[in-house]
Amino acid sequence: MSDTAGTARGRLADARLYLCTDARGRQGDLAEFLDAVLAGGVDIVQLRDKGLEAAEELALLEVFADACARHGKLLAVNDRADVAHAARADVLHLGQGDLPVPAARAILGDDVLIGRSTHAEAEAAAAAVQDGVDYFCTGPCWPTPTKPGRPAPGLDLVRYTAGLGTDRPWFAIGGIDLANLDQVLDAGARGVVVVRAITEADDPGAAAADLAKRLREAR
Ligand SMILES: Cc1ncc(COP(=O)(O)OP(=O)(O)O)c(N)n1
Ligand SMILES: Cc1ncsc1CCOP(=O)(O)O
Ligand SMILES: [Mg+2]
Repeated sequence: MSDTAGTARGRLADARLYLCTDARGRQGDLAEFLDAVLAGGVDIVQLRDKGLEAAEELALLEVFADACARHGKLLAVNDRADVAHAARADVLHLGQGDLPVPAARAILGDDVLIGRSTHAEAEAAAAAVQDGVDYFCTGPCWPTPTKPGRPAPGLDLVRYTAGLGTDRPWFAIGGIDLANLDQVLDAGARGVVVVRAITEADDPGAAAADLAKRLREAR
């Protein structure tokens, strides 16, 4: 057994399905949604709701943290190291324009996992070796209304990243759903980040289960 088995880093190494979701406003019960998708097979869930005030985000993160604890899954915070610290999150995700990784590490210490967005070959190659980075994401694979204005490097960047042969966990992101998942896997990804494929599904729990099953079969 590896010395990270059962730890947050061990669970990250095993993670295949990463969900970013907003707070779902009035679309039903948030805890019920989280229970369904985590039971379905989501390994990491991030609250990504850019309009929230910090206090509101922290309050919502209590609902996320309770759900993650019930299911033994990882809780991720987007953008803000202070909020990740206050929420006792497992993971902080940083984009290229967010807080630099060393600054986030100075706030969070070594135990919180830090992820990084990459959109180009040089960024992916750097994230694969940069100190303090635990995982990174590459994309968008396809243009997506969830990240308007972000050009899509497409599956070429997934193929490039797979070719790096890094041991560091990485995920493909952007426009991924069950219908195109095989293309992403064929390009070399083993893990994916999704938003709409789960949040906009009629049955989010079933959508998570279908994606998770396909990802586990592809191992
Ligand atoms: C897991 C994960 N991957 C990528 C992103 C995008 O981060 P970023 O580029 O900083 O864009 P915003 O999400 O902050 O708009 C993410 N949040 N999570
Ligand atoms: C946050 C983010 N960063 C790159 S693509 C993306 C959004 C992905 O959303 P969807 O899965 O709905 O296309
Ligand atoms: Mg960001």
